[in-house]
Amino acid sequence: MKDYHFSTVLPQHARVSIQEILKKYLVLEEEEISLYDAKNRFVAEDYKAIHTSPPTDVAAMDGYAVMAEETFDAYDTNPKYLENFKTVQTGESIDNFNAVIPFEDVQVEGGKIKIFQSYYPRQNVRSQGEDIKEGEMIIKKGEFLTFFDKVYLKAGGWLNVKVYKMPKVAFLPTGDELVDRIEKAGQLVEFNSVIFSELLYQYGFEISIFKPVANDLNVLKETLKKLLDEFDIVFVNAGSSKGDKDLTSEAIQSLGKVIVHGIAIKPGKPTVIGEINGKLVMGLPGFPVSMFFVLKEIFLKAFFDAYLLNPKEKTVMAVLERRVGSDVGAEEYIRVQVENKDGKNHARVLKRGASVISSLIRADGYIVVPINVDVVEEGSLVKVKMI
Ligand SMILES: Nc1nc2c(c(=O)[nH]1)N[C@H]1C(S)=C(S)[C@@H](COP(=O)(O)OP(=O)(O)OC[C@H]3O[C@@H](n4cnc5c(N)ncnc54)[C@H](O)[C@@H]3O)O[C@H]1N2
Ligand code: MOO
Repeated sequence: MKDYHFSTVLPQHARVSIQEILKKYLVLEEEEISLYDAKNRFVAEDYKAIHTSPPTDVAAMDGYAVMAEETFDAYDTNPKYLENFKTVQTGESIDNFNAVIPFEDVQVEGGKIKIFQSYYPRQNVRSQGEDIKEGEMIIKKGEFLTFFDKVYLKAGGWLNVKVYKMPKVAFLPTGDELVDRIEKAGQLVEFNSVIFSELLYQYGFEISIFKPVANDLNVLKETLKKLLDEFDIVFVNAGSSKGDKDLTSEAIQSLGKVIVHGIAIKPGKPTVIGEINGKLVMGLPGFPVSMFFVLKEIFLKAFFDAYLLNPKEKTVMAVLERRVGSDVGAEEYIRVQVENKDGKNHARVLKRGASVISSLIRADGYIVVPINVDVVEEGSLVKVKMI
C-alpha cells in the first residue's frame, strides 16, 4: 500500500544532505573573464588593488594649481596677484601645489593671475588614494561580484577577473495539466520555470528549462536518465508530495536513492532530495511559493555554504505590524512588505498561501520564524531578508 505520510527532517539536516552529495562529485571550475562579462558571478580569488587611484593629488576642476597659503590675504576688496601657479585640467596632477582655483574665478594679467578670495588647502583637489590604495582588499575569494565591486576592480588595476563556473542545472516540470497557454478545461499555465530561472540566474547558474512531462513513471525515469548525462544537477518540479500521481520520489528511488522526503519547513514540506549515479536530483514542490523557498532557503543556502560562497544578500530590520502565529515543528517563511514610516521600517505581513504567487510578487522580503517559535508578537523587531 502507498505510504501517504512524511517523516520530515530539520532544514539544516536537509542542507547537509545536499552538501554531502554535491561535495562527492561537483567541483566548481574557475575561468578568467573580462570584468564586463562578469555578470552574476562569484570571484575565485582574493583581489587587492594593484595601484593607487588617483595615483597622485589631482585637480578636481580646470584652473590654476596654487599654494593655498598664498591666497589667505585675498578678498574681493583686496585682490591679489599670484606668480607661483600651474595651469591644470581636471584630473591632472597638481605636483607640489595644494589647491586649485577654477579658471572662471581669476583674471589673467601679464603672466600673473589676479584672485579675489582666499582658498583653503585641498580646495578643488582629489587626494591621492581617495578611491583606493595599492594593496587594499577589493573583494575576497567566494564573494559575489556586485556592480560597484567591478568599478573598484577596474579602478584598482584589474581588467579580467577569475570567477567560478556555476553548475549546469536542468528544470523539469511535471504534470499532465501544464501548458504554456490554456486552451481547454483542466489545464494550468506552467510558470514555475520562470521563478526557477530568474532566481538561479541571479547567481550565474547555467540553466536549461524543459517542457513539462506527463505523470508517467516510465517517461519520467527515461527523461531523468537523459538529463543526468548532461547536467550537474536536475530539479524535478511537482509530483513531490504523496498524491497518487506524485511520482518524483518513486522515480528517484527506482534509479538511485531518496535521501530525504519531507523537510520541516512551511511552505515547502514535500521536498525530495535524492542521488542518482552520484548526482544530486531534487524534487521541488509544485506550489510556486513553496518551490521558491525550497530553492532559496534549502538548496541555495546549502550550495553557497558547500562552496564557501557569499551571495551578499540584503537584510533590513523592521518592526512587525501585527502578531504572527506559526506552527511549532516547522520553520516558517512569512512574506512581508517593508515600508519606511517616521524613519523606521515597518513589516506588513502578506497572505500565506503557498499556491498564490501574488504573495511573492507583492513582497519586499520575508522573515524566518524558527521551528520552535509559535508566535512573534506585534511590535517585535524582525530581520527581513529582501528578495
Ligand atoms: N495529501 C497531501 N497532499 C498534499 C500535501 C500533503 O502533505 N499531503 N502537501 C501539500 C503541499 S504542502 C504542497 S507544497 C503541494 C506540493 O505538491 P506537489 O509537489 O506534489 O505538486 P503537484 O500536486 O503536482 O502540484 C501542485 C500544484 O502546483 C501546480 N504546478 C505544478 N507545477 C507547476 C509549474 N511548473 N508551474 C505552475 N504551476 C505548477 C500544479 O498544477 C498544482 O496545482 O502538495 C499539497 N498536497
Ligand atoms: O509545503 Mo506546502 O509547500 O506547505 O504548501
